Amino acid sequence: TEYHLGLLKAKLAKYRAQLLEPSKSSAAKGEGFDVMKSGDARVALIGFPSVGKSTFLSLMTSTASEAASYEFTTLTCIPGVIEYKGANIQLLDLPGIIEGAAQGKGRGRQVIAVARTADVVIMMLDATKGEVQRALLEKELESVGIRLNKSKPNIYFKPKKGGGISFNSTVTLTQCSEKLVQLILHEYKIFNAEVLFREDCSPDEFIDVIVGNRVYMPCLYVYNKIDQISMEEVDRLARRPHSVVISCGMKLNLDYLLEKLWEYLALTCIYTKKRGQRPDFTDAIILRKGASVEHVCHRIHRSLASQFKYALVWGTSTKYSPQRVGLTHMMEHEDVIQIVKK
Ligand SMILES: Nc1nc2c(ncn2[C@@H]2O[C@H](COP(=O)(O)OP(=O)(O)OP(=O)(O)O)[C@@H](O)[C@H]2O)c(=O)[nH]1
Ligand SMILES: [K+]
Ligand SMILES: [Mg+2]
Repeated sequence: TEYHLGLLKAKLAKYRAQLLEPSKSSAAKGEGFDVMKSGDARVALIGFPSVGKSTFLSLMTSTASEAASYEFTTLTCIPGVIEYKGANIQLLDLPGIIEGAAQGKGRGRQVIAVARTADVVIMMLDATKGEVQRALLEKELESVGIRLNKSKPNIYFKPKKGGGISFNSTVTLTQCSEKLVQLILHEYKIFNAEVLFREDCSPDEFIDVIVGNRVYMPCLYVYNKIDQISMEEVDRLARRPHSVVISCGMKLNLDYLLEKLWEYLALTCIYTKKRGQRPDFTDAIILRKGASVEHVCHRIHRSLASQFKYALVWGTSTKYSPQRVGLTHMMEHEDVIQIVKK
């Protein structure tokens, strides 16, 4: 049965991809909401109609987005900016989405296209409504290849010109076997490839690796309108994983939500230092995870990278402090850098 299930899933994933094909071309025609990326990070507000997305945007940013008790008040993408710890976080208010969004119901497709471009998704939920909303939205995002709060499966996969399928694993596998992996690959008409499982992955995760173009995104489930539910219910929701409870109406727990959002964004703050001076801890350079010295240079000045000789770095990214590094050195959160020009 494991084999049948695995195969069935491979087939399903393939048909689903085909189903979604025409949507790609319509998106290419410019159907999406064109909002410029700006600031240090982007957060998309996804949720059913009237859960309080626009109320939230108006509260957290200096942008006003119309809020009302009727559904589909918001019809387009409205950007605002949250200033927090020296970072400018772009917050996007979006139209509500409903079941069938991925198939193009309402503005679902456009909303999901924007969600794919975000660094973090805030899934806003109405605390007075049941859990079913959350499951439905998760399904919609899953069906278009967005993976919430999951990391990329640790599988090495490389299609080859010949030589058949070579399969290896560095851990004991409880969900996949060589035979199942082969069956799934054949389903995708792949007969030559190198596969190395470095993690005990499921058939679904393996399919994700074959298909590619999946987006692995942190997601915060934000339960709004807690002013309308019992204490016991608030307590229960707040303890769910990746969840925060708030009330926009009564301005409850918004500070905590910001703290959590900051944690989920996992931005890298770099402090600069001039020779013979103390680091400037008041003005951080904020970068996404995985930034190099070169990224830091570009942030300071357009031409700095071309004049770069070496840099001295203090912090967790180096073995000793300070350490002399080149442009490709990867920076870590709260490192201090001094750049020496030619
Ligand atoms: N009781 C209560 N009502 C709230 C709260 N936050 C928002 N609302 C109300 O919920 C209704 C919908 O709010 P909106 O901000 O328009 O919701 P939305 O998610 O942007 O809705 P669409 O744009 O239609 O998708 C409004 O009547 C708000 O006043 C809250 O914390 N508590
Ligand atoms: K509304
Ligand atoms: Mg709205």
